[in-house]
This record gives sequence, structure tokens and C-alpha cells, in this order.
Amino acid sequence: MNSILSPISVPSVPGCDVRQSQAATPAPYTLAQLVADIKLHLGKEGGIDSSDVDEAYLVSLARKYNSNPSDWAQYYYSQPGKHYTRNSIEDINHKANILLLVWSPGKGSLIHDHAGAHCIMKVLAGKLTETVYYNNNNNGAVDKEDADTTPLRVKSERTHSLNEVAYISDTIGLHRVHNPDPDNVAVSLHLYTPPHAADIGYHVFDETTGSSTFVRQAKALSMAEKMGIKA
Ligand SMILES: N[C@@H](CS(=O)O)C(=O)O
Ligand SMILES: [Fe+2]
Repeated sequence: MNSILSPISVPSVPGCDVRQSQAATPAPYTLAQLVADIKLHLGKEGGIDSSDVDEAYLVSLARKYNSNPSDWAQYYYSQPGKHYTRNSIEDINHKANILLLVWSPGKGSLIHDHAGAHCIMKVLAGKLTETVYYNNNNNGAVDKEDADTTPLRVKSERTHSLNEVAYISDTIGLHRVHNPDPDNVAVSLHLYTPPHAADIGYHVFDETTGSSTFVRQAKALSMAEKMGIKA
């Protein structure tokens, strides 16, 4: 029995797929749209205190974006002598900052906290290995007086591939990220909200002793600095 819902049979013509050309291809979700949606979500209040932020929603936005190098080439800056460069994409005044990180082959960050902020990381090129550690100072992991003499314990380790999104906060633990590829750079997008590490500072940790050092203000390179122009 024929019904109007029966599939229409489309003759197949080599090199001309009628079904595809009839369906409208949705425009890709761009990095600029992602940044605009993040700004919209943080609104007037969001990002001031990390409890105001719906991190699951921000993660879903980051997942929606598919890396397109032509979106982020303008922020890309690699310095082979450095482990990684931190390049500013958007500084949402005291609410958040969005950065493009370029990781030298085989290099990574020190073990660090995130200054009480939410950190969302998306891989835009290559792969990144993230090692998460228990924070000796959190959740009574070790006695308070032993926190800076007790080796850090690994909680998990994962290699994130192109377009994967990772989330961390101090309640989850500390982490270090590195580019496992010995020959090629890796690139990632990072969202920090609130931008405490940039505005105040954060801590780096020694894996073997658990002791920490305060780092005043995480710096990001602006376009002007990269071009050698004094802003
Ligand atoms: N949180 C680090 C990068 S990472 O290792 O996640 C930074 O912003 O420098
Ligand atoms: Fe980090």
C-alpha cells in the first residue's frame, strides 16, 4: 500500500547526489559564535563567583564547536623554546578568559591548581595527555601538616583527541597537561571562569614532595605583544 510517507526513490547519478544537494547544509558553529555564546551565558553576573557558572552548559558549548584552523590561526603563536604559549582570544573583564594554547612537541605544563576557577579545555589540533592528581590539601587526602611533604598521587590519566573537551576544577584535583607527540605541536582552547589565575595567581606543585609555589598572575600574550609592538 502506498502512503505519502513512502520513501521517494531517487535515481543515482554518478557525481550528483540529488538527496545531498536538496538538503540545506547547516552553517558550521564558529569559534566567534562559541565566544559570543560564552559571553551571553556569563551575562552580567556570571563568572564573578565560580558557583554562579553552569559549567555543564559551558562544556556543551565547547563540544558543539568543531575545530577549524581558519578560525584560530590568527591567535596561533608557537615558540619552540617554550613548553607552551598562552595566547589571548578574549578577556571577559573579571568574568572569564579564553585562550589558545600552543604546545611544543613533547612538552607540557607543571602540576598546577586552577585558583578556584572552572577550567574547560578543548583539543583543537593534535592530542593532549592530562594527568590528574589528588590535591594533598583537599578532602583530607593527607593530614594538613603532611600536605607539603607527601608525594602527589595520580588520580587519572587520559589522552584527549581532536575536538574532545576536558573539565577540571580544584575540587576534582590538580593536573598537568602535555603534548605526547615528539614531532608536532598540539593546540587547545581554554576557558577559565572566573579568571582568578590571571587576576590573582595560582599554585604549581612538586610531584615528589607535594609542596606548592604561588605563581603571581598567569600571563597571556596579546596580539600586540606577539607582533613586538608595545601596547
Ligand atoms: N591551566 C594551564 C594550562 S593546562 O595545563 O591546563 C594554563 O592555563 O597555563
Ligand atoms: Fe590547567
